[in-house]
Amino acid sequence: PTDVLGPVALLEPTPSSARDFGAVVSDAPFAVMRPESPDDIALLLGALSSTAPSPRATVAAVGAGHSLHGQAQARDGIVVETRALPRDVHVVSARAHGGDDDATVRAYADVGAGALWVEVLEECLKLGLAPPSWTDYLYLTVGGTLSNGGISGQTFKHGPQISNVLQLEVVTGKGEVVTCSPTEIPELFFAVLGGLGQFGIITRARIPLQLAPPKVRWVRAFYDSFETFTGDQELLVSMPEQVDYVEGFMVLNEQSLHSSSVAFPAQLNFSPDFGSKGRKKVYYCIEFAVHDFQQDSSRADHVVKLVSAKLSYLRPHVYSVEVSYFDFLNRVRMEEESLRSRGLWDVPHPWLNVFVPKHGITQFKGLLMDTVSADDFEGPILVYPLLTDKWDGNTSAVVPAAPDGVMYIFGVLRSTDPARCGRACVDSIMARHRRVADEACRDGGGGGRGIGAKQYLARQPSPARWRDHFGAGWGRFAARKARFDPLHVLGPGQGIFPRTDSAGSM
Ligand SMILES: Cc1cc2nc3c(=O)[nH]c(=O)nc-3n(C[C@H](O)[C@H](O)[C@H](O)COP(=O)(O)OP(=O)(O)OC[C@H]3O[C@@H](n4cnc5c(N)ncnc54)[C@H](O)[C@@H]3O)c2cc1C
Repeated sequence: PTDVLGPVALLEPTPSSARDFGAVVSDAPFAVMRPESPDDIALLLGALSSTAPSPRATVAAVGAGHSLHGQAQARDGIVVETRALPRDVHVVSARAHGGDDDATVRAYADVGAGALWVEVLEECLKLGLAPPSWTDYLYLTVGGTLSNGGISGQTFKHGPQISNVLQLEVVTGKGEVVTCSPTEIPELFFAVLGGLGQFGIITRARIPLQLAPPKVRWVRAFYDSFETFTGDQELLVSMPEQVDYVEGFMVLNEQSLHSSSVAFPAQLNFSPDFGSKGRKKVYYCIEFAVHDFQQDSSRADHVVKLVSAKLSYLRPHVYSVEVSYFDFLNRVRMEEESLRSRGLWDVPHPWLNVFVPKHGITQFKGLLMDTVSADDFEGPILVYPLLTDKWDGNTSAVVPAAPDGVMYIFGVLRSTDPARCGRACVDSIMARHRRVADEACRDGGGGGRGIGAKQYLARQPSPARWRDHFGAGWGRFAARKARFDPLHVLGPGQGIFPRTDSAGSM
């Protein structure tokens, strides 16, 4: 390959080049690039997109490799490891420079796209600052989550991570290094956010920062009614002045109660009756958190008491702990360590993530529970509300139409133990997920019974299905592709646009 691509330095692939967290797809590239700068990537993409006869290779950026269905892989193509780019985090804060109290609006961090969010957090905390919007797990790259959305319990308040970006540096599919923002080449800026790696490789991002609380009051409350659980979640997201984080999950069995408690340092006196075969009972847990700036020692406590009093949980089952902000944001790391110790981290993960408009959540839960056996389910099923007006419609991310502005994320985050669930078992779980997603994503308009949900983080099975996924947004997505990556060099692992020889032909 180096002969054809001249000075572009390519390396032999390693087994990890064809692996991701999902561990269900394994497409080997023919070469790997570890770029030292955006210019290296520009050289590669420029060569592959030149009008002169160019090799038909495709290119996928890979960050932390935590995709689920081979989205960061490039069969017989080239994988660009963004972790090799400079990963410095440069914090600019008016407060740090001039004692201005208004640091919340003035501070930002310029970060390399291959940096992990945990690295960004560590640097920003040195100045008492932090990005407002997170993912649950921090060992993901900035470029990787910005190519999808980036959601967690702060999303109801601050929007997804893609709503919290001031500027990007991107190498387009044509090999141009471009700085873009909402006002500077906005078409590229918005295309790339939630853009599934289709338009360019993000090399740097400017992320706004806010004051970081030293501590967080973290609360869990239990329910046995889905309607009461979701009703209370919606109450919580209607109180952004008091509440800083809202999530929730289903409690299917003893194991899920235990594993979800690994990072939550409270003694739970909750021993629910999960029922017997045929009469299974499911419980639910709300998580919410209040930032504690520790200026007034009782404020956070007071807010937690006030808010909890409005909730209809199974009394007395509310538990509250105080942890450092870092430990709170990094809580999934403890779950990772626990799963690793049980040999359940590097295993296949047939996950299903779906955004469901509020009117369809009961129907969706029914569809889901038909495919889940509460006895042996391993992993969390997250359920929490998000507000669609916090998502910028200019980005490439796809969310459902939700007439009342509320949608839920259902995240079925399953680990399969190879000793009990081999390849055929994993395939059958994925087939069941496909059926649930197909049913849920059927158009909800025109009086039909469809819910009109949208999948998150999924690889659709064909280009035609991608068109269905984008719906009315497909024309814009395809036009952006034609502008920024006309030969379809980028992002082959998503399976949206087959590689072309010349612009316009497919
Ligand atoms: C344990 C775990 C927990 C998770 N928790 C959350 C969560 O709470 N919230 C949430 O929203 N998501 C969550 N995710 C999903 C996660 O956000 C995505 O899988 C994300 O893509 C992972 O980032 P990554 O760095 O591993 O990206 P990769 O898997 O390496 O890449 C993802 C996609 O983005 C493209 N890409 C990567 N880097 C760049 C770049 N610099 N420029 C352009 N394209 C790029 C790739 O080609 C690929 O298509 C979780 C995943 C795991 C495994």
